[in-house]
Amino acid sequence: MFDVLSNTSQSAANDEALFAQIATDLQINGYSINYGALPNDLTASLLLHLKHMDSAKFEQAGIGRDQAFTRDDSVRRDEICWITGESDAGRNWLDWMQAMRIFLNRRLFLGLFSFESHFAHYAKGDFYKRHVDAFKGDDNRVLSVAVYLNQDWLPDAGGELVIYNDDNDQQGIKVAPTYGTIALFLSEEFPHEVTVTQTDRYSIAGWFRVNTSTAARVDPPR
Ligand SMILES: O=C(O)CCC(=O)C(=O)O
Ligand SMILES: [Fe+2]
Repeated sequence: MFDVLSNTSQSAANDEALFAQIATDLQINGYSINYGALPNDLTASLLLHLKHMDSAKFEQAGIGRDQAFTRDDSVRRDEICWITGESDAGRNWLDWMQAMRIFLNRRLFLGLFSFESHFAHYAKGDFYKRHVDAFKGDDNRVLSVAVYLNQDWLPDAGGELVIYNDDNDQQGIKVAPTYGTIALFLSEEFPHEVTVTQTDRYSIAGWFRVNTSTAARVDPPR
C-alpha cells in the first residue's frame, strides 16, 4: 500500500525531515551543514528575485549594531540588502524560516523569537574576516544561518565559509557556497570567516534572535 502524497504534503514532509536533521546536528555539534538541501522552488525563486533586483538596493555591509555600527573594508567587503518580505520570494523565504523557527523551538526549546536576514553579494576579491556573530551575554543573536545561491560553483573559486570549533581552531570546517546549501551554527560559539572569493558569490545570511525587550527598551527588529 502506497500513500499518494500531494505536492504540498510531500514538500511539508521534506521540510520536516530537513528541520529534524538540523535540530539533531545542532544538538550534537552546534552546527549543521546541508548541501543542496533547500527546497528547489524556494532556491529558484530567491535566485530569480536576486537577479532582477536593482543593484542600487544593495549597501556596503557594516559591523556591529546601533551605536557600535561601523564600516571597515579590511574586515568585510560584501554588499547587502535586508529581506523585508515585500517580494513573493522574500515572503516565501521568511515563511519557510518561520516554520523552521517553530520546529526548532518545539524540538530544542531554544526560545527563538524573531528572524532577520539579508541578501549578500561578494564580488571577486571580497571576503569577511574571522569573526563571531554574537558576543556572550552581549547580543541576542542565537543561531546564524547562511544559504547559498551559486549555480555551477567551481571547487577552486574560494569564497568558502570556514566554521571554527573555538578560538584556537585554525583548520575549521569548510563549506563551499553551492546552490541550495544551508549552513547553521550557534552564533556565540563558532568563529567563522568567508575566504576571498574569485568570482561573484550570492548568499543569504540570517539570524534567529531571542527577545531582549524590557519595559524600558523595545527590542528593535534588527
Ligand atoms: O556568507 C557566509 O558564508 C557567512 C556570512 C557571515 O558570516 C555574516 O554575514 O556574518
Ligand atoms: Fe558571520
